[in-house]
Amino acid sequence: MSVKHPIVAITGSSGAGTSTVTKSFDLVFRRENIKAAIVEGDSFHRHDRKSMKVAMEEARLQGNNHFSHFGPEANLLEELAGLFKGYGETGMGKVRKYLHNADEAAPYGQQSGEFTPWEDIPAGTDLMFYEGLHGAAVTDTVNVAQHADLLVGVVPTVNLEWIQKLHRDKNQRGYSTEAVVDTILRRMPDYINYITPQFSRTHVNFQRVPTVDTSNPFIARDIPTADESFVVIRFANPKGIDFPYLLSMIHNSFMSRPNIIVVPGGKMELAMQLIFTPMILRLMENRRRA
Ligand SMILES: Nc1ncnc2c1ncn2[C@@H]1O[C@H](COP(=O)(O)OP(=O)(O)OP(=O)(O)O)[C@@H](O)[C@H]1O
Ligand SMILES: O=C(CO)[C@H](O)[C@H](O)COP(=O)(O)O
Repeated sequence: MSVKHPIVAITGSSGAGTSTVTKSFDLVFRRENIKAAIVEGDSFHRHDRKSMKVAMEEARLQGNNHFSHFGPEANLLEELAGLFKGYGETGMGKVRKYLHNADEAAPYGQQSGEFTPWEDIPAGTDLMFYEGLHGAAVTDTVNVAQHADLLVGVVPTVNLEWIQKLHRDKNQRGYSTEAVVDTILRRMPDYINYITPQFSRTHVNFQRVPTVDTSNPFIARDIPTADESFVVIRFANPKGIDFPYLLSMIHNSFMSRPNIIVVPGGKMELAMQLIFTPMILRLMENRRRA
């Protein structure tokens, strides 16, 4: 936690929609003239794609078929916690990118599946913005979550998450359905042990719930659209949240619990703007006063 150099972390599984949610924050940052240091969670994988294959094979030979990108062994969680801590103290740190496909790799003259070199965060950023798998991670030895000032979980119902992952991995990353299903199966223990517990540490969770049949996600032809879904928004601490204002501004929204507002899927973007703009402005106001 840092008043002078605050950290916002968006956490979700692969395909949950964290990149999509990031666009909402971009809008807030642009409108409010806030300079954010962006951290892509996948850049804290321990291995590039080639060496991950080798590490998975080594694990398999030792009887572990569940070595995965969701677990602590395959990620630099200590370094991630170190970046959060260091940025909170100094506003500095080093970041890189994981290049998922040829389009992302081309501008760097690199291959898909490689990391770009580590680079300094530019001087003079107002906050750090993390988007990825482990923003609220806590293990026996590492605590990333403790350093974040605002933690947001993005968690569709699991069938929808798998549909989103299947579509994104097939259409943007060139994988087959079978390869994606294998990955989902391999990651399951790490998903339960390291991904889902994070959503009890987040300040706000966004859970997209479809209103169409997603009972067999592996044959779904399309991702349910925004209008074919609701979004359940849960606040860990509802004190200070102006629910009457949100209910009046977001048409057809309703409260399902004292700390939960449900909005039509098409209003998710509006809901994010209304909820996060005052929160980000408060972080900036505290920073100015520090
Ligand atoms: N609210 C939404 N409505 C409709 N489609 C969505 C929504 N959120 C995400 N999607 C779709 O789901 C897919 C996965 O979303 P996205 O790329 O944002 O996931 P991600 O969590 O960033 O994944 P990763 O961390 O693995 O990169 C994309 O095709 C995206 O268009
Ligand atoms: O999105 C992911 C995790 O968030 C990817 O699964 C991970 O980054 C590995 O990518 P690839 O299998 O394309 O090398």
